[in-house]
Amino acid sequence: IVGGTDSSPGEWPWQVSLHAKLSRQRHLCGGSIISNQWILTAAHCVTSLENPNIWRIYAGILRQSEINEDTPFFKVEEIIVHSQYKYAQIGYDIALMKLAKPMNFTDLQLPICLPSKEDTNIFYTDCWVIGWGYRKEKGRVQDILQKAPVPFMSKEECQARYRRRRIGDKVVCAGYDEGGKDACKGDSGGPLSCRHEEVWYLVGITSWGEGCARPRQPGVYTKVADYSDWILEKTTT
Ligand SMILES: COC(=O)Nc1ccc(-c2nc(CNC(=O)CCc3cc(Cl)ccc3N3C=NNN3)[nH]c2Cl)cc1
Repeated sequence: IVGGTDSSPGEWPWQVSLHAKLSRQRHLCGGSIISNQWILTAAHCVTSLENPNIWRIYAGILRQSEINEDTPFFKVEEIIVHSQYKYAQIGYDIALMKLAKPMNFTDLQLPICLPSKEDTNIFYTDCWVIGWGYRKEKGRVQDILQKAPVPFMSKEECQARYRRRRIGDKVVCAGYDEGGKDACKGDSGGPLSCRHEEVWYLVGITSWGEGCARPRQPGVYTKVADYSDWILEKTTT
């Protein structure tokens, strides 16, 4: 996160850190708890890493330094990538990870509400992007979970900013014309969380952007409300 501040313990209890253990283990992406056995993340996080056994999901943590070989993690039983996903800029950047065992909810690990498909045209006014990603384009993964407020942007405005690209239809954009606050490398897969009438909703999944926090280059997020049927279909056994 560029231009963010430290989160407090339990502030974003749905945020998880997805680690993959290849030669060695490291944070790869963010994700969101949406039920006691399903995590929602970005398709680009898991493509070419679709073997569930390499993944370790850490929930209820604020700092990456809390993670060591003794830290408990959730194993992944199944990974479901959207069948139309090719790469982030085209869209369909959404994936589900099924936990091998259902998690117990605590004050530090809780699900976030999914917007319903009727909510596709709510203009959210209190949205935050969260993650352990870089604070600048040439940076490194952060220890303490960062948060930054980002204003919701209409699709028309977003398309005007990204003239040379066609902005997909199932995405939302968020960012400042003057830049300065945004997601960055290592934040993808995480939530764009918006508070609406006292309830937090998973409005977006951090997907892509042209650089980090550049003026007039907003962040592009998978629009979760447009995938509620897909999520329901895949998570209802
Ligand atoms: C010790 O462990 C580690 O070092 N781990 C580690 C883990 C992951 C990565 C990593 N992840 C990605 C995938 N993309 C994103 O995360 C954000 C994309 C994005 C989204 C929005 Cl909305 C706005 C802007 C951007 N944007 C553009 N440019 N940069 N960011 N790229 C790389 Cl590199 C690097 C290191």
